[in-house]
Amino acid sequence: MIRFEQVTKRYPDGTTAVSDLTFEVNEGELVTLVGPSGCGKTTTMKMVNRLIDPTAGRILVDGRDIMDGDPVELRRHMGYVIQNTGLFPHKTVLDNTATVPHLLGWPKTKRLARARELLDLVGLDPSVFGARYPDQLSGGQRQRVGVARALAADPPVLLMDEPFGAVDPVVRERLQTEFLKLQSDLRKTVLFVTHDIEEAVRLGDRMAVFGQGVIEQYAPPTEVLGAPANDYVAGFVGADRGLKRLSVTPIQESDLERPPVVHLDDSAPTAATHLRTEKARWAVVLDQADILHGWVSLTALERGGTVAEHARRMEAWLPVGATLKQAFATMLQYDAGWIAVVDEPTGHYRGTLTPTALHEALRRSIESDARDVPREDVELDSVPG
Ligand SMILES: Nc1ncnc2c1ncn2[C@@H]1O[C@H](COP(=O)(O)OP(=O)(O)OP(=O)(O)O)[C@@H](O)[C@H]1O
Repeated sequence: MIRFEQVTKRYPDGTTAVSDLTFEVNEGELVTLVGPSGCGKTTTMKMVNRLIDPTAGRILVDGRDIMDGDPVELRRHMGYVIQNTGLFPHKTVLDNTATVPHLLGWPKTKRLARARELLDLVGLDPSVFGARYPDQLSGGQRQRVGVARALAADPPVLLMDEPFGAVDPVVRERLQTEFLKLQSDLRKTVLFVTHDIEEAVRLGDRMAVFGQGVIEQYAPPTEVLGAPANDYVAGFVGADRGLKRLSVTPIQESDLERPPVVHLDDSAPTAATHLRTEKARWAVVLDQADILHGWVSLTALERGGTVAEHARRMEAWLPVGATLKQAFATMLQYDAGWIAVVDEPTGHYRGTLTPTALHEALRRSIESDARDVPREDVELDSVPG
C-alpha cells in the first residue's frame, strides 16, 4: 500500500535526515515509527503526504509514485493527525470535524451529518460537544476531535505524528485503547510516529525502530522485544523488554493449567474423593452449563453436603486471548494465586493460569519467536531451582 524505495532526505543545510530507506506498509496495517528525537521519523512521515519532498528514491502509494499527481489531491486521501491537533480555534468542534468534507465540496447537511457520526465514533456526544470551541475541551477530547477530523472523508491512509503526545499517561492509555478499537473496525493503513516505545509496542502491527536516519529493525512488536536485531535495538527497547512483552502476548489455550473440576450439584464427599485422588487441595467449581462459578477447598468439602454449600465465588477471570499483562494485573488486583480463563462470549471455563504458568507462557513465546516455531510446540528447559 505504501512503499518506500531507497528514499533519502537531505535538507539544504546538509543534514541527512533519512538515508536509503526501503520498507513497505501493507493495506490495513498499523506501523509505528519509533526512535529517539531527531532520528528522522517525522521527516519520513511528511514525505508520504508531500509536506517534504525526498532528495532521492521514490514513494509509491497503491503502486503510484506520489510525485506524479497533485499534492493537494494526494493529501485528501490521507488523514493527518498531529500533536496538539492543529484544530481551528475559531471554529466549532462540528465545523472542525467537517473540514475536509467542506474542502471536498460536500453539501452542508451531508458534511454535518458525517461530522456528527464521527464525533460519536470517537466517543464525543455531538449534541454536547458539537457547538463547543476547541479551548472548551480537555486535552484528551481535543485529540479525539483531531482523530475524528482526520477520518471525516474516510481516507484509506492515516498519518499520525505523536497524536497522543500532549496528554497525561492515563488519558493517553485510554486514547490508545479507543484508537485500537476503532482501527479494528476501520482497518486503515496507518503510519504512526511516536518516541514512546510502550506506545509503539502496544499499537503497532509492526514497528520500524529508527536509528540515525535508518531503520534498525522492522518487525512485529513481539519479535522486536523477543529478538532485538542488534545492540542498538536491544538498548532502545530497554532491559525490561520481557515485561513490555507481557502486554502484547495473548493467553493461549496451551498455556493453561487444568486443576480438578467439580460441579455445583456434586456431593461434597464424592468431590473430596476426586480431589484426594488428584492430590489437589482445591478444585474449580462450574455450574451445570460449565460456566465458571468459583472454587472450593478440600477442607471445606470434608464437612459433607453438596459442593454448592461450600463453593466460593471467583471474580478473577479473563477471556482466552487477553494479554499476559492483563492476567498478571488481574492476579494482583484480586490478590489471587491463580485466575480462571474462559471462552468469550459463552463464558465456558477453559483452564487456569498461575504465576508459574504465566512465566512459562512468556518464556515459550520468546523461544517461539527466536526459533520460529509455534508457541505450543516449544519445550522449555527447566530452570534449576
Ligand atoms: N527543515 C529542516 N532543515 C534542516 N534540518 C532539519 C529540518 N527538519 C528536520 N531536520 C533535521 O533532520 C533530522 C530528523 O528530524 P525529524 O524531525 O524527522 O526527527 P524526528 O525523529 O521526528 O524527531 P522528534 O522525535 O524530535 O520529532 C534532525 O536532525 C533534524 O534536526
